[in-house]
Amino acid sequence: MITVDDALGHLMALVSPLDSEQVPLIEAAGRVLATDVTARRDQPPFAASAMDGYAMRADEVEQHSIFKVIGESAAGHRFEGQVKPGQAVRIFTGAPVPAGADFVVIQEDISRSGDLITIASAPSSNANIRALGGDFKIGDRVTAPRLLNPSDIALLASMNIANVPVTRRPQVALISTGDELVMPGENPGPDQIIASNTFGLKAMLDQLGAHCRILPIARDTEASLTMGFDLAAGADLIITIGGASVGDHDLVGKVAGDLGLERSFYKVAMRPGKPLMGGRMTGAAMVGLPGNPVSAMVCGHIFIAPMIRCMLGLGAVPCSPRTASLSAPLPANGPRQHYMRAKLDQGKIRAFDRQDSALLTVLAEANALLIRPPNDPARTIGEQVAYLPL
Ligand SMILES: Nc1nc2c(c(=O)[nH]1)N[C@H]1C(S)=C(S)[C@@H](COP(=O)(O)OP(=O)(O)OC[C@H]3O[C@@H](n4cnc5c(N)ncnc54)[C@H](O)[C@@H]3O)O[C@H]1N2
Ligand code: MOO
Repeated sequence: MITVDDALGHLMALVSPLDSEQVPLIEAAGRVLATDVTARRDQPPFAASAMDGYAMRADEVEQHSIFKVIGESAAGHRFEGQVKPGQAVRIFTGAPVPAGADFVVIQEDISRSGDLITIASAPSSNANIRALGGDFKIGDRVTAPRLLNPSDIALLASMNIANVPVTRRPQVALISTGDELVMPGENPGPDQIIASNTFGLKAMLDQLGAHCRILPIARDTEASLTMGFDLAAGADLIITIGGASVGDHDLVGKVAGDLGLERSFYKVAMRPGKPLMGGRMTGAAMVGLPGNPVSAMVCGHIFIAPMIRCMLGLGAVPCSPRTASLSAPLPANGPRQHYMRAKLDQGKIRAFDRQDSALLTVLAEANALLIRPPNDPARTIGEQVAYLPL
């Protein structure tokens, strides 16, 4: 058995950043920017009023001064003339500030009678003008790599970037194995269960930016598994679920080997997740996950998520643990690194009593994986422990 760190090292060696593609801006949220993009315009493209009011010369702004209103500047419709001494232009938020003016007095501070206005209240010192290019200028960069969030999308739109270079989505093929499995919604026989972690993994990896295909469940025969691997052709990453252990029906290692798997490792000193395997297969990375639902999901967090981030160009970085103090004691750990399902509440953490790797109810209750190093001694309330948020 190898350590978690060594297994992660082997798995990261199987993947590298993928090539890029152009997508319409409207589809770019949640994708990873592949190359820097530069603004195609200044924003704002003119000095713009930040308020509704009257534009005038700053050196004339004084309480009780009177001005003649000579026109109007609205958003989308500038005033073409020049503001001269003693003159003002009615202006609205977002409108271009007319030539000659460099101050906007808000309308609440003005009294108006026909074409004449008086500054009735002492105006603030704020000129209420947004400078040309005050947000960004032509050529300003949004740098890659970057997971594009809604704010980034708004910024790219404002820069007039209609098509965005993003890293291609990693194509993942998910093969569930086992005679006992049926799909959600089907009628399970008395000895059957629902393929659950297949869907949990798809949700996890799609959320990270991958595109997962759920292939038909492979039965516990070499022919059925072989067909599963055939259907996975074209994937960047092939993931099998189950059939990884030592039982008579655990065929993944054998069939993958017959089909040319160059195995990097098998079995990791971790709990859950011990019978994990990884390697390279017909140009794709291959990971064989244990079938126990929590084992598969925990391995998804610890190993597959960093592989996806690496393929997306976000760097080959493992999940980074945080620390919290224990709100309940822990017994001594065994020889495998234990990822305990745990609850983090107001900075304090406690592991659930039941840690069987079949318990999806406990996993769904958990918001953290409390990490116990191999042979960690018993811990008492208040001690600092490492965890990964879920
Ligand atoms: N003699 C030993 N037995 C086992 C060992 C061992 O070292 N020696 N390791 C145990 C550990 S640890 C794990 S983890 C499991 C892993 O076994 P497999 O990867 O071969 O998984 P299966 O036997 O196919 O299934 C285990 C369990 O999970 C259910 N399963 C499988 N696929 C799915 C799915 N897609 N969705 C939901 N549930 C699934 C399956 O029905 C079984 O109940 O081996 C131990 N045994
Ligand atoms: O390692 Mo198994 O994944 O403990 O249940």
